[in-house]
Amino acid sequence: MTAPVAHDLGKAVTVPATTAFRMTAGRISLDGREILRGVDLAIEEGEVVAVLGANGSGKSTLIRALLGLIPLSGGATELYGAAPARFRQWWRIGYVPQRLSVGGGVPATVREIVSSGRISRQSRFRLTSAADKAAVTRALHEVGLSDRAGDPVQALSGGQQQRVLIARALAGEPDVFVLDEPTAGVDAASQRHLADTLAGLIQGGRTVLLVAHELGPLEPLITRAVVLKEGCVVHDGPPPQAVGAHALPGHDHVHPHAPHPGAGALSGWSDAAIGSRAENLDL
Ligand SMILES: Nc1ncnc2c1ncn2[C@@H]1O[C@H](COP(=O)(O)OP(=O)(O)OP(=O)(O)O)[C@@H](O)[C@H]1O
Repeated sequence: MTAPVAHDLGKAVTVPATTAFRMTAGRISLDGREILRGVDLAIEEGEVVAVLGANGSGKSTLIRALLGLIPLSGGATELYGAAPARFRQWWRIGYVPQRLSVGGGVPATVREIVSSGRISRQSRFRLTSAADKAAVTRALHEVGLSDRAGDPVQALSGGQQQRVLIARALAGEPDVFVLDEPTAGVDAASQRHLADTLAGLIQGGRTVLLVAHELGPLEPLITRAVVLKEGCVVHDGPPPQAVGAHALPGHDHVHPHAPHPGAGALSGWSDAAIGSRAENLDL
C-alpha cells in the first residue's frame, strides 16, 4: 500500500506508507501444535483491518505475535520497522485484549488500571503529570466509567471491565489501536457507540487492527479483511460482502460470549487514546 502522491521538483513521486506491523513467513507452535503456519502480513498506517476466521483459527495468536507478546517459531515480525525486542515506541500502540485477567492479581482500582495506559508515555524519573491525569480522566469519561473510578476493577461486570481496557488504551493516546474482539459480550448500543468512537479515531488518522467474529456496526469502517483458516491467511483484501466470519464459506464459529447485562452504553469516548508498554499490554 502506498500513501498519497507527493510532489518532488514538479515530478510526482509515490511515498510508501509507514508499515505499523509486518509479519514475514510467521510460524507459531504452542504445545507442539502449529497455530500459525507461514503468515505474511503488513498493516500500513491509516488502514482499518479486521482479522476474521472461525474459532481457533489463530486470530488472537496472530495479534499477540504482531505485538511481540508471543515468540515466533519461524519467520519474523516488525513493529514500525523494528524487531519487537528493539522496539522502543510502545506509546504508539494501544492494545485492548479480549479480557482483563484480574483473578488472583493485586487488587487495583479502575483508575489505576486506566492510568497504567500512560506508563509508556512517562519518564522513569518523572512523576505523573497533569497531562497524564487529564488523559486518564478523559478516557474514563469517554467510556462512561467516571463514577466507578475508585472501585476495585474486580467489582465490575465483564462488559464494564472491557470498557476499562478500552479506557486504558485511550489514555495512552497511541497511533495504532489493536482490539481483540471488541464487540464480544457488548450490547448493540455499546457496539454502535464503539463504532462512532472508532470512526472518530480513524478520521484522526489512527490505524486500527481488530479481531471480530461479527463486525456489526463496525463493518462500514473496515477497509481490509484478513481471513484466517487453520493458521493460514486464506483471504487478504477488500472486506467480503456482508463482511464477517458469518459471510465466509465454512464459517463454524461458536459464540461463547453472551451479551453482558452489565455492559451499558459507552458514553462518549472519542479521539483520546491508548498506549502501553509491552509489559503492560496484558494485565
Ligand atoms: N497458550 C496456548 N497453548 C496451547 N495452545 C494454545 C495456546 N493459546 C492458544 N492455543 C490454541 O491455538 C489455537 C488458536 O487460538 P487463538 O486464540 O489464536 O484462536 P482464535 O481464532 O482467536 O479463536 P477464538 O475465535 O475462539 O477466540 C486454538 O486451537 C487454541 O486452543
